[in-house]
Amino acid sequence: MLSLSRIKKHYNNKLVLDIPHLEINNGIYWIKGTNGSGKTTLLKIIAGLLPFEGEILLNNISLKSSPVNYRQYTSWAEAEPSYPDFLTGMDLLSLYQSIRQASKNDINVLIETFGLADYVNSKIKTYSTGMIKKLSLALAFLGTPKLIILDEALITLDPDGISSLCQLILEKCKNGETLFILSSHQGLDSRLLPYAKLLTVANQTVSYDATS
Ligand SMILES: Nc1ncnc2c1ncn2[C@@H]1O[C@H](COP(=O)(O)OP(=O)(O)OP(=O)(O)O)[C@@H](O)[C@H]1O
Repeated sequence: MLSLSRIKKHYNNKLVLDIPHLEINNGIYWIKGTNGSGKTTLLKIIAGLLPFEGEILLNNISLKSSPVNYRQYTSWAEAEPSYPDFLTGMDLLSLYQSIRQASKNDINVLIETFGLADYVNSKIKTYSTGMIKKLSLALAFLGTPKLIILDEALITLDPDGISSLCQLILEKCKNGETLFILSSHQGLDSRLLPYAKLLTVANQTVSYDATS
């Protein structure tokens, strides 16, 4: 469960988010809102990447007082990821494997799932945009994250990539141990839609439509 209390975020004295209280259980959430409404700011705050006022708890672990523990269980995949281009995909997967205490087999499964085998040992400078996106998704799923945040999850993915991602999200959701927050201006894939609940960002706050 993710719990947000008394969240405020200012940029240069301008209030962009003011969320008195929000609690969401594990499952799939689709975050929607107009351009500039604050979606990315909120996702980055929840991922522990931006300072904020208030308190955030993931399964009772506080982002403020136990940031390392909180981040151990939180994955963030950027809309347009970029990595040092002199590294290989495998360098990053191995690094995440040790931080996340994952197994070599976990890496192999994700390489297979996202079809990374042909290029995972090449330098990232040789990757296309979609290849980098697939690597970023594999990194987000590595280990046992309890919260997976995917900003513009589907952009630049080919149909096979989208299919693999949807399958993985649905599998993880079946065991009820993961909370997904996805943003997508292009709409959500029809395979995820029946399971997704809506989080709407508007007027500096977030509302959860329990009936969606
Ligand atoms: N680094 C920053 N400095 C100052 N203002 C910012 C900064 N980042 C975002 N903002 C402002 O905060 C507000 C929310 O921006 P944010 O990027 O979170 O919106 P968004 O809903 O993700 O937008 P989009 O759908 O266009 O990606 C906007 O008014 C934006 O101008």
